[in-house]
Parts: sequence; C-alpha cells; structure tokens
Amino acid sequence: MPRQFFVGGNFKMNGTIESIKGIVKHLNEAKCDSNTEVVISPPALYLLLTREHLRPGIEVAAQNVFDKPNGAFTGEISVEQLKDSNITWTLLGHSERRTILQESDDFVARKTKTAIDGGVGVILCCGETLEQREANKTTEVVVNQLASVAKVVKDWSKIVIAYEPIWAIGTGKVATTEQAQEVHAAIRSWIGKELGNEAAEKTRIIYGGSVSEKNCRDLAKENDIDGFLVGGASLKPAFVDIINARA
Ligand SMILES: O=C[C@H](O)COP(=O)(O)O
Repeated sequence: MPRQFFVGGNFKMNGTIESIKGIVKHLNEAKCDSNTEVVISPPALYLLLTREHLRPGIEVAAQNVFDKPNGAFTGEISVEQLKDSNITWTLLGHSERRTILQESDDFVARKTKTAIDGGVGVILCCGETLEQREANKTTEVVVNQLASVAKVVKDWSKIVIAYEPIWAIGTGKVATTEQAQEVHAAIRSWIGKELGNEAAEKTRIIYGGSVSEKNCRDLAKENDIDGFLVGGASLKPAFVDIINARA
C-alpha cells in the first residue's frame, strides 16, 4: 500500500490570535487533497484556539512536549495535557531546538518515547549542517540522531521522520530533488536494517527546508519523499498548494 502523503506546517514562534484565526479559516475553506494528512503546529499559546477553530480532519501538533508526567516543571507541557486538549501530534528534535536550546539526542529520544508511549504522534526532525554535508557526513549525522531514538522506541508506526538539512531551513536554499531523495533513501535503508522491512516500507519520511509552492511538486515526485515539513510558507495561503503537491 502506498504511504499516505503528510504535510506539516510549523509556524515556529510566529502568529497572533488574529493571524492564526485567518490561517485556520483559509484551511477550513480550502480544497485539500483528501489523500494528504495535514497537521499544523502553532506556538503553544495558540494550540487550543487552533484546535477549537480548525475543521476535523486536520490535526494539530505541539512544537514540543516534556518527557515527564504532570508535576513541578515550570514552563513545560505534558503529553497528558496535549491529549486533554485534543492535540494529537508533537514536533521533536527540530534543529532550532537542538542548536539554540542545546537539546541532546538523548533528550529528544526520551521525549519521543514519552509521546509515543502516551499515544501522541511524533514528527521527528533530523538533519545536518552545511559543514557536515561538505565533510560527507550527512548520512552518519542523520542516522545517529535517529539511532538515539531507536534505542528507546521500537514501534515507529506513529513517528513521521522529517529530514531537514539545516542549511536549507529558512534560507531559500532548497535541497535539490536528488540530494533530498538520496538522504531519504539512506534513512529508509537504515530503518530496514534497524527496525525491519515493514517499518521501512511504512514509515513516512518528509522533507523540510525552504519548501514552497514552486518547488514542492518536483520534490513530491521522488520515491522516498512522503511529504513536507513547511516553515515560512505554512503561514501563507500558498500552504494549500503544498498540501496539494501530489494532487
Ligand atoms: O520546520 C520547518 C523547517 O524548519 C523549514 O522551515 P522553512 O520552510 O521556513 O525553511
């Protein structure tokens, strides 16, 4: 069975009540390919507002979750609280959190395990810096990031892997279709060895990094690209064109 196309919109730390209501209204009224799973990820403050206004069928993701149950953890949000608010996904391991907030592979792995054990889906990000790419270390870096998660999570059926080369994020410098396909194929082959052929066939591997309405169709034609994680363009009406990249 072909893997269902998946498009995530990561708003990052952008938006206001008004602008997010506008994006939600646009999505509610848009004609979106019914074969594409769509998940949008507003800042934590707007998760409930988004869920309450968004039509059923489009899911909402938190941009983070903590690895502990409810308790004395100022500033954090638990898996239990996400579920209580009908937030069914979370985004973990984004390079902005790995770099700016110094989140380690182990911390990302622990948070992934907590989310998966609690029944919340995970968009798990991985990706290399330009320096690492130029040193031919892309596969090694990406596989190491994923391997930390595989040490503690065996069931990857609720994980979507987002390959996001750091040099392509927010830079307008999108990976070529060949560059993206090559890494996606390497990830799939690693999944096969680590988690078995069925997981390799079923796990969705999406691409992120300067995806736009202009480049999405070509990227979507590649065998191992199962969708996108969109940053900047998810705040614009053109996000719908990206959702419909395979339509
Ligand atoms: O999570 C999304 C990625 O960081 C991509 O962001 P971008 O589309 O603005 O390059």
